[in-house]
Amino acid sequence: MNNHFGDYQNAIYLAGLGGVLPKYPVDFATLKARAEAAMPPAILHYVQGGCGDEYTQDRNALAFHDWGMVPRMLVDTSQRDLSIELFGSKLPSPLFMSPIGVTGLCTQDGHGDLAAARASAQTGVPLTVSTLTNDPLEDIIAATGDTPAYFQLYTPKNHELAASLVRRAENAGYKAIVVTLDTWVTGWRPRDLNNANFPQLRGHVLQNYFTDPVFRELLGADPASDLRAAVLLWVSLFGKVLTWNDLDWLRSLTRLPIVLKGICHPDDARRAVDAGIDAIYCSNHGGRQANGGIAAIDLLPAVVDAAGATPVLFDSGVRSGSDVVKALALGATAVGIGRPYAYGLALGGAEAAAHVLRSILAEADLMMAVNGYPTIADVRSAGASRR
Ligand SMILES: Cc1cc2nc3c(=O)[nH]c(=O)nc-3n(C[C@H](O)[C@H](O)[C@H](O)COP(=O)(O)O)c2cc1C
Ligand SMILES: O=C(O)C(=O)c1ccccc1
Repeated sequence: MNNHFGDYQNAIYLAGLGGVLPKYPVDFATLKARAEAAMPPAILHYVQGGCGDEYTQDRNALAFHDWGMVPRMLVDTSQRDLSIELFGSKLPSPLFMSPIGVTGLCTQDGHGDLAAARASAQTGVPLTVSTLTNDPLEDIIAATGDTPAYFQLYTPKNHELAASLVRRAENAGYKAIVVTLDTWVTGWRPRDLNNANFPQLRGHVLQNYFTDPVFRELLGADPASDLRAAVLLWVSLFGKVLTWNDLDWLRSLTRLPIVLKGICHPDDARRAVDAGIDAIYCSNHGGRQANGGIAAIDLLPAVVDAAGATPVLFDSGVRSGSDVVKALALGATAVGIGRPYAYGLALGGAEAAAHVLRSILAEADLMMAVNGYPTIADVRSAGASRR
């Protein structure tokens, strides 16, 4: 089966012959620079920032340079297959969009979640919808077309509210529940602290709560009539501290596959697999929660090894198609794109976010073509080495 990801490159060169240059950059450095110039400072800093001096965040991306693959020649790579199976669906590529809780604010109209959903529909790259959105989760999945979507759960302290959010996601057609483990409290983020900037406290991205029957019952009022009370209730309910003892309860909430996001230690991966978890998601939240940690890509191989046959999703620091291929070579089943698509949304909504994803996919596909790996299985069996 061939794919058309690599055609994106030809299309760009051909358009250039007619004097038309790409509207948006194809590389992360230029994309980031353009986003810095375009985004309102508070949103830019929230998206771009991380914790402490942002060492872990920087390492996440830089550490990809420490890994490399050895090209193989005289292999027929004229046809390449980047498709994967995940949670019962066949996907055209191994990419997915990581959950980003301020996606809604990344476009000027405040409906960035819907724009991300349209980018997902256009590219076949599944969107992981955060609990923190500016549109209700039902409206967002309605814009994803035929592409599967996953719901990321920030588990509230109130069990009924947690159950309600999961039930709504299941009823709306989400294909997996991604439970984030590392963010029941916000990490130390100097950029946001220096500006006392936390969008949720201003009532942003709380629509899944404000439209929830359990939340509304707990509030006893329409959130629109008393935003301050609604935000304070959200603050009091936000982050349940999950432990291993909670996994049975989480399992009881849904028949959907459950993914644990934030697993970085092989022992945790093993224990999660033993507990019947459907997939592991190796991530350090893009260096937004704990600073001083090891780059996520350096932790991936041991997690993959411990997970055995259980799928391992990965994100944190993926900036290019070559990063995607390296993560696959180190055993990831699917690779999450985070900040790059948020910058795309800021520059040009769904169109630019889709361009960011297509650029990454084109580079990944061409990397497989020139390196002699026609399938993801070939990439994986070749592996990657530290330089
Ligand atoms: C602005 C922003 C908001 C985020 N919000 C969430 C969220 O709501 N839920 C979640 O599980 N992860 C969230 N993350 C973490 C991402 O899912 C992902 O792990 C991270 O972006 C990967 O790092 P990278 O973007 O540097 O590649 C957020 C990340 C960013 C940048
Ligand atoms: O900004 C984040 O990374 C994030 O996911 C989050 C969500 C809620 C509270 C604190 C952090």
